[in-house]
Amino acid sequence: MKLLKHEIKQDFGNIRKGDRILLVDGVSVSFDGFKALNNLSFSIDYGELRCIIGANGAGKSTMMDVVTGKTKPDVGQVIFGDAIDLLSMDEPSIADVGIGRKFQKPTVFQNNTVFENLELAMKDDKRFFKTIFSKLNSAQKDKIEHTMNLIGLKELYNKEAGILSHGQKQWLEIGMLIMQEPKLLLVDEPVAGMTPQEVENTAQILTDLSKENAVVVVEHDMEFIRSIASKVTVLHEGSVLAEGNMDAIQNNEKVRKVYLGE
Ligand SMILES: Nc1ncnc2c1ncn2[C@@H]1O[C@H](COP(=O)(O)OP(=O)(O)OP(=O)(O)O)[C@@H](O)[C@H]1O
Repeated sequence: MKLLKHEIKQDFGNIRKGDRILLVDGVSVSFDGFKALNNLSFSIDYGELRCIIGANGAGKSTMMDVVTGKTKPDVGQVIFGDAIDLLSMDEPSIADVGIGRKFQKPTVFQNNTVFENLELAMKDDKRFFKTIFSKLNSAQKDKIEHTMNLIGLKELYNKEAGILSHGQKQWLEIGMLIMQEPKLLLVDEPVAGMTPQEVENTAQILTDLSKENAVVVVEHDMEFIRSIASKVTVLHEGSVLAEGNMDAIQNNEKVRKVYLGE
């Protein structure tokens, strides 16, 4: 049964930190007989910042493709919130119920200001061709302001996105996702190409963001993952190899065997 939009909204009305927001259960994906995901199961809680790591080809991108509706698995289930069956929905509907994905390469509007980029990204905002700025109500302005604070770009609100640094563009794009009011954000390699200071700021932004959402970060940068200090899931050959905090992961025998050949 397809849920109506308002029913889906109600579903999240009472969600609290620690409630499960995503369940991936027994998911397998094959490409020409090769299993990119192999009976993959894990769950994410609301208010959590989860890091997903794994060697090249471990299945990280395929997992995100499944959650966002780009790839349909052979078997398994993917449930959002209590009961939203993501496998029965297409990509736009999945984005609409509250799952945002940030790809590696930032795609901000270069000739628009930071503020305008956030405004253009606002959920249900169809005013692209109307005068920007003049007709925002105070709730909308507050929302943009809140987002600019979160991503640390408030002082640059009237600067064109084209002049921002690589890191600032990444943050702006995260801000544009936030304007869509997601409940779950999937972020692909957010710190690739960033300066150490930008990496530090990104850890803070994602940590703050996870307090109001759930955030899943796929990343190779171990220093960054350590600095986030949250739960880590290690994927290997399409399944979960280990899960725990960074210390537990680094001392895990199976992980050491796979990564260090011990
Ligand atoms: N469309 C496809 N057709 C065939 N094989 C695919 C396809 N997409 C992914 N694969 C294979 O599935 C496996 C998992 O790929 P995936 O991109 O999910 O890994 P990953 O963990 O994201 O790797 P990376 O860190 O390199 O991005 C790889 O062996 C890949 O070659």
